[in-house]
Amino acid sequence: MISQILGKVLLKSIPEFQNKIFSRSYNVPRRALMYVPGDDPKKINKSFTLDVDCIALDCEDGVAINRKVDARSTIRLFLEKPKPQKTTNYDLGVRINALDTEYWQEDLKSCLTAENLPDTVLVPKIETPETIKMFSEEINKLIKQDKKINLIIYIESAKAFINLTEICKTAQDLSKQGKFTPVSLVFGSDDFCANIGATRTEDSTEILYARQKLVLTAKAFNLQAIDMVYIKYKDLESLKLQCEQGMRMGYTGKQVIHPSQVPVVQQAFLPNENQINWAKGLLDSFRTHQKEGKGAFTYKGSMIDMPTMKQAENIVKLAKLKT
Ligand SMILES: CC(C)(COP(=O)(O)OP(=O)(O)OC[C@H]1O[C@@H](n2cnc3c(N)ncnc32)[C@H](O)[C@@H]1OP(=O)(O)O)[C@@H](O)C(=O)NCCC(=O)NCCSC(=O)C[C@](C)(O)C(=O)O
Ligand SMILES: [Mg+2]
Repeated sequence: MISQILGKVLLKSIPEFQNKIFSRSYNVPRRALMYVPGDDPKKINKSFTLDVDCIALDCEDGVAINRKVDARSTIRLFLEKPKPQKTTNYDLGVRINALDTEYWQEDLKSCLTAENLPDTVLVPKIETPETIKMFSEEINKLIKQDKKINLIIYIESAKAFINLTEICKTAQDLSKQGKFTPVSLVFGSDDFCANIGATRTEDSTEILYARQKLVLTAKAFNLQAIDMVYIKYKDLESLKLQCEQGMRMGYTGKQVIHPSQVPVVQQAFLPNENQINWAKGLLDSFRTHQKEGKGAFTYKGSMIDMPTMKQAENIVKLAKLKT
């Protein structure tokens, strides 16, 4: 009897779980986050023709030092025009230069005072909570409209990993009253390797701890986790394997540098038919067993309880992006 009552209570709380797991940030898919050098109008125009979840017009490392001003002004010209419409919705962002450079304030001012705000600002090389405070103060001064933009935080150094929890907590706290909403953490693996002096290998074991720590922390703060760049952009087979590895670890998307990588990544970050059928079957079975007051049960030979149910919910939610 008691177990039946408990079962009903748990069943009622399923939507609550859904809300917790799929916060607003999860509703905007960021499977592929594609960099487009901000000083190259041809590539920017090309990006608007691609079916890509997320475009990052770059002022940072994809742009030569002597082209920083060109990148800023080219991006500004694009933001003066309405956001180009595509058949599917997409996120248009600007990656500014890091906050320890002479460029970042002008980058931010230039894109946030344009006729149309970008959806997202991507901030590289965040290392401390103080950097988030600096960003927050600046953005609150610049955005006059009653609007918030998304913030994507880059974690790319040993110091950043040591401070990761405090960085996320500060971003979350300051966003409550501020003009931004933190939505994702990005693993900047190339800068990270340079920072710690790691030598790259094909299976990336040398950065496994950091790669896992980023997912773990992102999920603790209900943020998306965006995996490392695969720089051998002509090798699509290895890219696919690295995507699948990242997805199994809990990453929700991956950074991309070339158009040919986009479909591979976006496909890889969707569940396949077998996974969807498994998840739907499990959720049906879960509901039936809850009504009967059984918290744990067997499905396709495995013990299922609430955590596995939540994983199945993740899969079904992602599958809805398949159109
Ligand atoms: C590798 C490159 C030079 C080869 O560029 P290409 O023009 O030689 O290549 P292609 O194969 O000839 O290009 C085919 C077509 O695609 C276009 N195209 C090609 N790439 C892009 C692009 N990104 N966006 C939009 N369009 C693109 C290109 O313009 C051409 O268009 P067309 O057929 O109409 O003539 C080029 O792909 C590129 O510039 N990619 C972006 C590089 C970049 O932004 N790097 C920095 C990001 S990674 C990073 O920062 C690290 C991180 C996170 O911080 C950390 O781990 O620490
Ligand atoms: Mg970087």
